[in-house]
Amino acid sequence: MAPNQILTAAQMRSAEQRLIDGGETVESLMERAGAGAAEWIWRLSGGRAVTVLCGPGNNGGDGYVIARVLAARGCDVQVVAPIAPVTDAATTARARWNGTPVQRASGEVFVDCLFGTGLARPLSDDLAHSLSDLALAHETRVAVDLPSGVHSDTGALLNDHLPDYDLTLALGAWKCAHWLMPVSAKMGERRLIDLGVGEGSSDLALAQPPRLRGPAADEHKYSRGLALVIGGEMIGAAVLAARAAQHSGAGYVKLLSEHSHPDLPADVVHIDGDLEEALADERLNAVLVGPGLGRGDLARHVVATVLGHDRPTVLDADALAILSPELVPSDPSRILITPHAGELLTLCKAFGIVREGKVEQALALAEASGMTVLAKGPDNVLAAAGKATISPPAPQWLSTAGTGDALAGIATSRMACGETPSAAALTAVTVHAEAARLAGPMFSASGLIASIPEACGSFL
Ligand SMILES: NC(=O)C1=CN([C@@H]2O[C@H](COP(=O)(O)OP(=O)(O)OC[C@H]3O[C@@H](n4cnc5c(N)ncnc54)[C@H](O)[C@@H]3O)[C@@H](O)[C@H]2O)[C@@H](O)CC1
Ligand SMILES: Nc1ncnc2c1ncn2[C@@H]1O[C@H](COP(=O)(O)OP(=O)(O)O)[C@@H](O)[C@H]1O
Ligand SMILES: [K+]
Repeated sequence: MAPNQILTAAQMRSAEQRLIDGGETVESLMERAGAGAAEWIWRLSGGRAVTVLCGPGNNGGDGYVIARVLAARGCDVQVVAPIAPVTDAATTARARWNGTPVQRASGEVFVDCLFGTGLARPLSDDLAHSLSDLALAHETRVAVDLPSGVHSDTGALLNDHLPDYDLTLALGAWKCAHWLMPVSAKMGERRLIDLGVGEGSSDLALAQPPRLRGPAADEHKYSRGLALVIGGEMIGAAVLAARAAQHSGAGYVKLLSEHSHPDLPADVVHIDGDLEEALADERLNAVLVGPGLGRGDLARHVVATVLGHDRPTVLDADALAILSPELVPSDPSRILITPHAGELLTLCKAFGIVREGKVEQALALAEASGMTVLAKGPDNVLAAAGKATISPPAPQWLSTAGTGDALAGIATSRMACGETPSAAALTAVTVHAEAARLAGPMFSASGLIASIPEACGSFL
């Protein structure tokens, strides 16, 4: 199994076909999927009654296998089947279940096997009502493969008022919807059931935690990495970024700004000099520009000047409102851009990109600009050179002002330490999420930054 790959519905069908070409049958795969799901549901149910909602396709077929396996273990199981099976495998699974569906059921554990990756259009009103009524009538809800009513490739909700689940059991491989908003917020816990699907031709993967290394015995402040954060009209944002950078591995962080700030710690070196001169420092390993920069002529000049030098660079916030195809340097591969959803839309317009879905947009922007794109938010999509990575969800307490500045500071620090833009972005997202967990609820950006050293410690 390749547990990190994320497949589209079409890639999943090809993977299934490869297994069938290798001697499996749809029925044998369905048995494995149903038995694997039943094992989880058995443990979760703890002897409670189970209701399985079965649809017409193979997701429904999985449901009949689950019902049969649970019943054989002595579980009290009922099946609701608003549409009869239409595939051979689902018809066989229903016959082997050998029971009679009921019209309605209420009880303890609800298992959604209405639709999986084959859902082609929104649920009809009748089916949507059956689904939400049954879900509401049960204490615990499990989705098999995917919650019904969602788009497997984009994570979009195709119907209003779809239920939330406690557990989602992905079959064979992760699908995009397991990790993309808004669907990912409905999944509850996620578990992957192995069906023997090998490595496919997927360009999409689930991010893995980074491994950080501490300084070598002979390291000094410059060899650990010198980062430059460029301030602008709102100096507070750059101060947050510089403080975050300082706690993320770089040996030396400088803040270039004509303004001072009362919260600037003594260990961030404040310089009030010439930008060209600061950029000309040969020891400089990475630059951040954008947080609090402003969007006027001076800001444009600053962004153009930074991009005119060949330093590894992070562009965030206001710099993203300024960025356009004309400003892209000849070697854009050293640049990381970190747009939130609004900035991603602005950039797509600026670069003439017309695509649906965050993954597609991030990939297209990376291709058009040649830069590494971290499309951040409740789901984080990293795209570079035709490949994309989605990070597991971070605490929603991050939805507070200044946390993006901190993220940009962490990424800049990691690039100053020598990581590539992609590696730095993945490290930054993971450390940021861990710092948020450690900071607990209701933190501000400063509280988040205070937790960064301990968060980094988790990955050393
Ligand atoms: N890919 C694999 O390797 C395996 C897949 N299995 C299961 O098979 C599922 C995919 O099966 P299917 O392709 O049959 O897809 P589904 O079970 O998701 O349903 C597709 C069927 O529903 C119909 N349909 C689509 N949208 C509809 C709507 N809005 N209203 C009414 N009918 C609609 C389609 O015409 C088709 O007949 C997976 O999610 C998984 O649960 C497992 O059984 C075994 C292994
Ligand atoms: N609901 C959420 N769940 C998890 N992370 C979130 C959520 N909302 C925002 N974030 C994260 O918080 C940060 C916010 O960045 P941004 O919008 O640029 O804020 P700011 O510009 O105020 O610093 C990003 O890293 C984003 O991924
Ligand atoms: K389902």
